[in-house]
Amino acid sequence: MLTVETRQAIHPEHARTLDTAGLRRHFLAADMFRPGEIRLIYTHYDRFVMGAAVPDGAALTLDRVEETKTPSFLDRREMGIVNVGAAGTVTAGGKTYALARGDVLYLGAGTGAVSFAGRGRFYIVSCPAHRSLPARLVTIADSKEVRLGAAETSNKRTINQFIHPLVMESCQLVLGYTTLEDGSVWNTIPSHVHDRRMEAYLYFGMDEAARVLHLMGEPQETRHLFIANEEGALSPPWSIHSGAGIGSYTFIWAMAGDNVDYTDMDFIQPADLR
Ligand SMILES: O=C(O)C(=O)C[C@H](O)C(=O)CO
Ligand SMILES: [Zn+2]
Repeated sequence: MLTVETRQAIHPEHARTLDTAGLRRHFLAADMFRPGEIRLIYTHYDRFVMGAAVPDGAALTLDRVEETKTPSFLDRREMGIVNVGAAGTVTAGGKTYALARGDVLYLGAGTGAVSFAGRGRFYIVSCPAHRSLPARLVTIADSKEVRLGAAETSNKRTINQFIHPLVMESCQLVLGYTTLEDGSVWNTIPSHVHDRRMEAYLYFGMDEAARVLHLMGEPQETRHLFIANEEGALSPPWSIHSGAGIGSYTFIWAMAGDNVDYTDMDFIQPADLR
């Protein structure tokens, strides 16, 4: 079963007027992981799609998606898949890839139908692509590791870059995940924006009762979302995206836009946030 929800791009002046329910309706990505289903959110931020496939021991196939009006979803798109569950497989372009928890699969434009099987919980992101690039399975050993933050500022964390120019080529997709050290709670502090690229976060590896207090909004007009395990946040180009966890967590960040330069960020120091 395939479900697709469309999210319109929201102007920052509109976002300022939203109450909690309105913010959650436009920016929270919830209820993507349902057993036996593929559930996607088609956004008008760089036509970025986020979602999940949970085959639950059977098989699920992603092929035609009405929203793109192309014979197959990946005809003019690239895709990143991260397994946040137990072992599973993805079959695409005539090959079957075994994905352990934390593995990332890149699929290029023109791949055709994509099938998910096993006990994996597959997080999916996709954006338009201007040319076809080869598929690649990227494990954590292949990723580029960056260590940031410090225990004194409660933001000591490891960033693993997977779909990133230093690891492999993509058209506009950039993807990786960030893991907080025990006792550190803050991600993406100092905060930043990047008007050239949108971003989406998926928080996972959390206790069911835990929450991340995710900060969003213009730097001088911030808002928050309380986010549960396997839920995410859409971050428009004008928005910060930072969070503090009540409990440990990892989050997948993925971006699409004008460049693939991870370091292209406009930082905002804590004293300048409102
Ligand atoms: O902890 C961090 O800092 C991040 O993971 C930042 C994200 O990767 C990001 O926002 C990239 O633009
Ligand atoms: Zn960012």
